[in-house]
Amino acid sequence: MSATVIDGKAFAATVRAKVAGHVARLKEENGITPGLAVVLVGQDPASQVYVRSKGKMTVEVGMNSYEHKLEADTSEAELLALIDKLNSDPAVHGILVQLPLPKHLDEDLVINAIDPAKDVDGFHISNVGLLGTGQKSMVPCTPLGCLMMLRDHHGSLSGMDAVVIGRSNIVGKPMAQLLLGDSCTVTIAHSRTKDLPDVVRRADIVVAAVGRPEMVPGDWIKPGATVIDVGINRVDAGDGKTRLVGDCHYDSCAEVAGAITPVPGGVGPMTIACLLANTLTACCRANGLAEPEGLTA
Ligand SMILES: Nc1nc2c(c(=O)[nH]1)N[C@@H](CN(C=O)c1ccc(C(=O)N[C@@H](CCC(=O)O)C(=O)O)cc1)CN2
Repeated sequence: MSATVIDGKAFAATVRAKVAGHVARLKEENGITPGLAVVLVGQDPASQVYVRSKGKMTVEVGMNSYEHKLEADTSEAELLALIDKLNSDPAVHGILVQLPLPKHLDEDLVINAIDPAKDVDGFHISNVGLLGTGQKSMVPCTPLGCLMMLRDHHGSLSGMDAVVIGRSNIVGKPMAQLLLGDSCTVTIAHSRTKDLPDVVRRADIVVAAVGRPEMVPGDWIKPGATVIDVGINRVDAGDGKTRLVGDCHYDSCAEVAGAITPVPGGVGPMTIACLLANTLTACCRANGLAEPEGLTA
């Protein structure tokens, strides 16, 4: 195995430590404590774990955490009323609605009801438009985490060929925008892309975000390329247990790549670290204060 392992768990810890330092200064110098409200609808087990983790880490960096757990049969009107309340609460600088929502709720409608300035997920249509036009926005946490790791590993990304596999609104599209913003030549590949292996083989940077276990084998990877694996797929481990794998076949990709993120312990932990970074950024903007350096795109 030759690739350098990009340790997302360790990197996320450094991001959270930076956030905690800024939060301490905000409290000390300005008497302000950033606040993050997380809304969970229903009892999806994975979502419950993520929300618990978000609340714990929010408190650990010194912010106020407000958790709203609603029943699975909560109506759209009830959820929108809560968002309205959080939008006008000055103690709340960031609002996140955990996804996926139960089927009877319209995700787009709910997300677009969040005040864009408090949309720490960066999913609101205004933030999508701002990012797409290169303006200051809230940036989706997972792609922001990927960008931070890539910048840390490479310094400048300018002129590099990047292939993003997956075109979701949450990861694929914003990731492509961010790479373009850092002057990469970007291809977005997806299920209908012709000659996908050849397209991927051209890339200096491969970001895999398709949600298909181990879809990308090592012989698709250009020697020395950087592989960022966004996939988190639970598969049968054969002994009645399960294990997590990414969208890339780790062992074969690590043989040829120059650097690779593992699953678990790669992109995943950066998602929550960047959520905290975004909450800090939203708080600074709301109070007309300078934004923390190195924690935004
Ligand atoms: N409103 C949002 N909903 C969801 C988002 C999001 O960014 N905003 N992303 C995912 C879930 N997610 C955070 O919400 C998330 C997923 C994974 C991890 C993580 O650290 N994963 C670990 C492995 C965890 C495990 O053992 O299962 C890892 O990769 O090392 C953090 C956050 C969907 N919903």
